[in-house]
Amino acid sequence: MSNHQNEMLAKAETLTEALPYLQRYAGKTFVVKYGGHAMGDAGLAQDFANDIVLLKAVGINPVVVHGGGPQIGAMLKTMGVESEFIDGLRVTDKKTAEIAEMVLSGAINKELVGWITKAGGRAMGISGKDGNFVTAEKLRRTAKDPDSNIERIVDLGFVGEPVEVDRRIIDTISEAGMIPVIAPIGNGRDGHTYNINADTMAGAVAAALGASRLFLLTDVKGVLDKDGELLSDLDPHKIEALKEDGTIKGGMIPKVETCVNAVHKGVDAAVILDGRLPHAMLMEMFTDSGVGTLIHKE
Ligand SMILES: Nc1ncnc2c1ncn2[C@@H]1O[C@H](COP(=O)(O)OP(=O)(O)O)[C@@H](O)[C@H]1O
Ligand SMILES: CC(=O)N[C@@H](CCC(=O)OP(=O)(O)O)C(=O)O
Repeated sequence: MSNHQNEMLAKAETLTEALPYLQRYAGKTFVVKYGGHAMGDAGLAQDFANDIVLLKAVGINPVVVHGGGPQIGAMLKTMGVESEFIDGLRVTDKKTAEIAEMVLSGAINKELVGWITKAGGRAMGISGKDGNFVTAEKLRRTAKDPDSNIERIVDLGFVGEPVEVDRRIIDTISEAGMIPVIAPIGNGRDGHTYNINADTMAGAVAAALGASRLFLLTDVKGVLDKDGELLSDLDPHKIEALKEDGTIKGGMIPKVETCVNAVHKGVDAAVILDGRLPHAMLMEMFTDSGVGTLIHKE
């Protein structure tokens, strides 16, 4: 048998094993956030798109929300615009918001739509602006001043938080047999464009849809402890302690906050997992212990 035939056979065996597990979720909604770091490898990105199309084919409603932080960073650098993060969120002035929208809604959104098309699916790429799908408000955030330890308001500029999600547009796309692919940009009531962290956007969409699963695909195995070991099971209480002692920091902060909010708002389970792992979502669904960090209520 040729290498290609062997590869096809291995794929068919994986799928045959996965099918009975997947079919149990027919009719359910899975919101999948695909992070900018996990997107680096074109082969893995195509595998990701193939898995999304497989979920749709077995009757699950996959809804994709994508990031693109590293890609926005690269574009800002080319254009000579400085960028800074506070607690995993990009401080966003007007120029940065314009560039973020161009990269997310333009380049990355359509690239993902292309991968899904190549995998045999039909995808509809939108941002929160389309059809007034997501209304955002300026995010109010406080952070501890490291010198005085006093909580202060931090101005992140045009960083938004979703305050209203109109699910009708997603339902319409899904019911038409298409896969919604969402860029994390929203319209403000004040008429401004808001840059929304992609994890936050995915959590808000999952809550509005009453999703059965929220998967956050990133570039680490999941939430790691101080020794770099995977924490496979966490609840809001344990997460607070890990944030407090500095184990969870940077880009992991919006992820865990999103998962905690989502499970409190009725999403059955939220999982942070490694998007670099081939078939990460499928592995999570058909192995008993899962492959990432599962976050559930206390
Ligand atoms: N306790 C932790 N466990 C795992 N990753 C962590 C932890 N604390 C901080 N991180 C950082 O969070 C990053 C993931 O967030 P981010 O870079 O925003 O990813 P993405 O682009 O997928 O959203 C990891 O690469 C890691 O550097
Ligand atoms: C406010 C904020 O931080 N917005 C993010 C949006 C993209 C994103 O979240 O991408 P990843 O998931 O790849 O990190 C940003 O500007 O980078």
